Amino acid sequence: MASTNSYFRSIVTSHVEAHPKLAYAILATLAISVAHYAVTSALYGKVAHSKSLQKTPPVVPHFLPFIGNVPWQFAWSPIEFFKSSYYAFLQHPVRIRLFTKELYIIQGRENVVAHLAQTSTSNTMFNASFLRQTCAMSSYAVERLGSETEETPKYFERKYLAAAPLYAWSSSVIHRYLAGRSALRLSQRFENNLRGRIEGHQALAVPEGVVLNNFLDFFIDDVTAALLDAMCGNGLLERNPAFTGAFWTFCENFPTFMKQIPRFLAPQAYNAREEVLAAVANWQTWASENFDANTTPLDEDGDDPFWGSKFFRERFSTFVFDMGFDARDMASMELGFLFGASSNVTVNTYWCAIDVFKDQVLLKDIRKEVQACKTEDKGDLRFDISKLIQQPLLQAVFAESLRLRCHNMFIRKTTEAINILEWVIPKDRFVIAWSTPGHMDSKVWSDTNDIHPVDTFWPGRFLKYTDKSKFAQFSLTKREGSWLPFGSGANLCPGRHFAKIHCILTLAMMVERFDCEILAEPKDLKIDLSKFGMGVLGPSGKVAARLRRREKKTE
Ligand code: HEM
Repeated sequence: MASTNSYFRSIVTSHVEAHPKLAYAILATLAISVAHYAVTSALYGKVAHSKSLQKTPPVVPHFLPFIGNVPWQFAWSPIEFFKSSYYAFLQHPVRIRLFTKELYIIQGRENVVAHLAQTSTSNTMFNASFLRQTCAMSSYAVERLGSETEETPKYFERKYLAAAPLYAWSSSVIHRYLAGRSALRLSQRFENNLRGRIEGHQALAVPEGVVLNNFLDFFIDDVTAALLDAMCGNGLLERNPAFTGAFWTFCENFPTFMKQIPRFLAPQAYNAREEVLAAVANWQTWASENFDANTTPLDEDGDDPFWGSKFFRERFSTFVFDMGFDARDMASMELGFLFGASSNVTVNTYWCAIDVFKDQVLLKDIRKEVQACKTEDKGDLRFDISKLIQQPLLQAVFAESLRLRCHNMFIRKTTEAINILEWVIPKDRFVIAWSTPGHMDSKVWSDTNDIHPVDTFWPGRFLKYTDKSKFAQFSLTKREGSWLPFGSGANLCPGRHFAKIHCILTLAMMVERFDCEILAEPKDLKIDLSKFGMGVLGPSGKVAARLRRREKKTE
């Protein structure tokens, strides 16, 4: 050891002698870094331990004054970062400096819930970059949407959220579409379409079934198609038969667009986007040319066959005819909506099907729950949906898959100084919260023996046995702020109820009709981290599966 030390000492001494300026510069940088770290640590400790009820989140200590906190581990292993980093697991907000930027990171479940409940923080910045970068909306249209001087239709009273008038109006129209009777009709259309697609599936036609090289294809070609038809009527897919494939390429490339990867590095992604934008514009132009308010028959809810629903018809009419938006920009806006309505929900349903079919015990229990909800002819694929979506194990599978694979980043800008419990955040600051620390908190989700570690799929986390019933009940009690796949508070996802129906209904139909062999080892079922922070993470590769008609055994 002594000889190693003297060896290094001799190397350092020889370098100092050979390059004295460089050596002193390095030593000075080291000294400054250590001093800077000591000062930022002292300041951090002072604020973090202060008993004040009005304090600003402390800056996380860092070595380099102009560079700030560079979370290296986050870049290659974000989930591990959140599970193991000391600062990521703190239960109070902190500030991080990254070059010239300062970000407020909200941590601790109560703080996160209080933050997401804020109505004076704005997510316009995210909406604008999503529409411009991902959906290729023109800058002019994006600016109009974000402008404070635009006028909304007369009947609309501005929502309480800190959003520009047109965003607020658009959001309220979406909420109306996804609630009450309109949502019920959407679910019924989806159910009918999916039933038709499953009953007509080629896997049922031959005894040996079919092998799908990529199980996800079933969810893209059939489940997503059933959903798109339910929302847009048959016009979109009938007029553009290759739509679903290109649409999925577009959805999977969400990070490509948000990170502004240049076109020459991702030509397929940009081509797919052009294709789907043209298809949406084509469908909408055709629908507006063929719909006639005087002669087109409407159903009892005001929906028509060209537009699929009143929702798309009225949005087009207001934005394009009344406000003068370009039809191409409208296609961008609706492509954004279709993405939000399909991407997360489809991937989560895919994972749930894998989890259920590869575990024979779970499959048997799920089939029992599904069987108990059959209506009419027992051979038919019809269910009592309200009973189905209340089944404990089905709900637990849905919730557990989202806990494990849905990683959201909630980014907002303060429009005035706000208080998050005892923490004060000034005006015009960027504030970020993540779902991941809550989703991966073993104190909340694991038992004392850690038999089911938080990074494994185990629906039992959501099941509770009570004195009142001998059967397990689904429960989210005491998990507020630790289960945030749909966000919380002011901007809570308006599609969450439909998402649950989508997943549980698809699972029910699949387990009733199919036997499915997942042709992959557990180690091959990896998630793709490139979309981390942007919703439900997809698979990192293709997973093959054999799908065939269910063989009913006497159980
Ligand atoms: C598993 C499926 C889903 C997940 C994980 C999910 C997640 C989310 C999240 C995290 C947000 C933003 C919340 C915030 O910023 O605080 C959101 C917003 C939104 N979601 Fe979902 N969502 C899902 C399914 C759906 C479905 C099925 C639809 C439509 C049918 C939908 C439509 C929307 C819309 C329109 C917004 C924006 C609302 C607004 O700006 O007012 N989502 N979703």
